Amino acid sequence: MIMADISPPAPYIPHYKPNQVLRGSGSVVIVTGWTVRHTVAKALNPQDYGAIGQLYSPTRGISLLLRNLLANPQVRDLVILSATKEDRNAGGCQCLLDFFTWGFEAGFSDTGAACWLIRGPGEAIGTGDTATREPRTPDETDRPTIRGYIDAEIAATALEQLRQQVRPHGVTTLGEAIAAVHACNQSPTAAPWGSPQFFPLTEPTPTVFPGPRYGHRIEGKTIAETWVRLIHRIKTTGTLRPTGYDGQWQELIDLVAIVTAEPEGFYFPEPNYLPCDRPFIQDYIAQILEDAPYREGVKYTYGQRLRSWFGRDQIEQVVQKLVGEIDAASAVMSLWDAKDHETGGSPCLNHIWVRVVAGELSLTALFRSNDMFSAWPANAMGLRALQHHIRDRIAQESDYDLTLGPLITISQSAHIYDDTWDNADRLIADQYARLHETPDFADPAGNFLVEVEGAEIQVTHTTGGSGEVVQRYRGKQPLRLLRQICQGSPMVRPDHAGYLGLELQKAAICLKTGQIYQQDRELSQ
Ligand SMILES: O=c1ccn([C@H]2C[C@H](O)[C@@H](COP(=O)(O)O)O2)c(=O)[nH]1
Repeated sequence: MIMADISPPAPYIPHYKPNQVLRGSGSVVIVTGWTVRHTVAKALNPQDYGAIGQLYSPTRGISLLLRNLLANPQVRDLVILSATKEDRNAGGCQCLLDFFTWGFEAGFSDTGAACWLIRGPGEAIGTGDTATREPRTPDETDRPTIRGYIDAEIAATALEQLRQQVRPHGVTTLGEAIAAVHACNQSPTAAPWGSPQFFPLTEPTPTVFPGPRYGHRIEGKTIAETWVRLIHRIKTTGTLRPTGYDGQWQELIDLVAIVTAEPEGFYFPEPNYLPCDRPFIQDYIAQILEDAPYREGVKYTYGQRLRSWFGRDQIEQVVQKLVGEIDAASAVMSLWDAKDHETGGSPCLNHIWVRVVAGELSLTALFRSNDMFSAWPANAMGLRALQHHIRDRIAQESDYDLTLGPLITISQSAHIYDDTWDNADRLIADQYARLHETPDFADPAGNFLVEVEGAEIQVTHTTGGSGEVVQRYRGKQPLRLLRQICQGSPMVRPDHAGYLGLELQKAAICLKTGQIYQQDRELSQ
């Protein structure tokens, strides 16, 4: 005869995030998603459950929950309540169910750390040691996989045991959750399915922030200022990759740098934190502007490529092109020779465009590969000298007295080599915060005038200079208005968008309380 074990279950001990869990004396664990855990607790007696906790998202909490379940093998039933719109948006509870249904596989987190990825219905099933329990249903296969992450330190065999030993009960209403808990408690208490298991918990400190890999835009007044911003962007968000030279670099792809106001004669900071000085730049400019005879085995110079390599002086061609047709969109110089693939050591600077708009001459240069720490400042100064030269030559050859517009570089592989990472970090520590000491209120995306008009908030979008009205937004809900503004002007600066959020919230409070709203004024207490 089989005797039901009538001794009470071992108490549930939440080793991880204990303050986030309501504890009872039973053995069923309830995951309430976005439903407040106390609401569920109120509908039960403490002996009905071992623990009740919330799960907001599939990213952090699942791993901690699985660790707690492995440390509490007396738990056999997991009631998972996904009752709200927030649960459906965030997908945490669905992802937890997916862990039991579809399993997991080795993968990587956003920052490249090894981890277990929870499988979803959209992926291959039945392979390896994480074969799924149930066949896919046709409507499930249409659902995109919710990405869930489990710490790599947790052994796959332990996760597999959990999948086999713990029964998930997915429910969508509070009533169903209560009924499921009572049904679980009808079965006699079973013995723990194993011994408590613990795995090391390392809190990773990723050095790379999330951010797009392709197509960043950085703007600064001088080459020095732009360089500090470039180094900060690559160092914080660049992808770590092996280089072709036995090391690593941090890289962004298609990094656009716009220097708006480099002075004639160049700005060198005092003390000079750039990796080049005036004498070096004097020599370097000659390598860009002047021809050099071709010698077997000697590396190309940019001047040689521009002045003679293709049997013509491309700089002079561009000058003549613009003198004849100032609006030309074909003032192009090319440094890349199709033969370069065969020889190696090919030029990093490949292409230069010059463009005249509204009496302003801009120059855009494209690099296939750019060492942003050691080489970019000199590259930029050399190109600025070329831009000056072309402007001056056009002035000599015609009546056009053009102003010097921005210098733009586009670096396809914009990288910082590992041997300069320490210097890059020091540069950021010393110089980056300084750039932000005096706030710059001039957002090229324009100004936004916030007012309370009748029973609504009105936001008027104007141009930055003469203040022409370009758009109006009206409404009562600050978040909705902010979203409309960001949708309409996605280039609005992040600090400006944050400021607008604060102002809109203040305006909304004034609408409710009857206080008078005035932009940039504190609310009276
Ligand atoms: O004007 C130059 C010349 C070279 N480099 C850098 C880019 C690469 O880090 C390296 C050239 O390596 P290869 O791509 O040629 O292997 O030098 C520049 O940044 N600017």
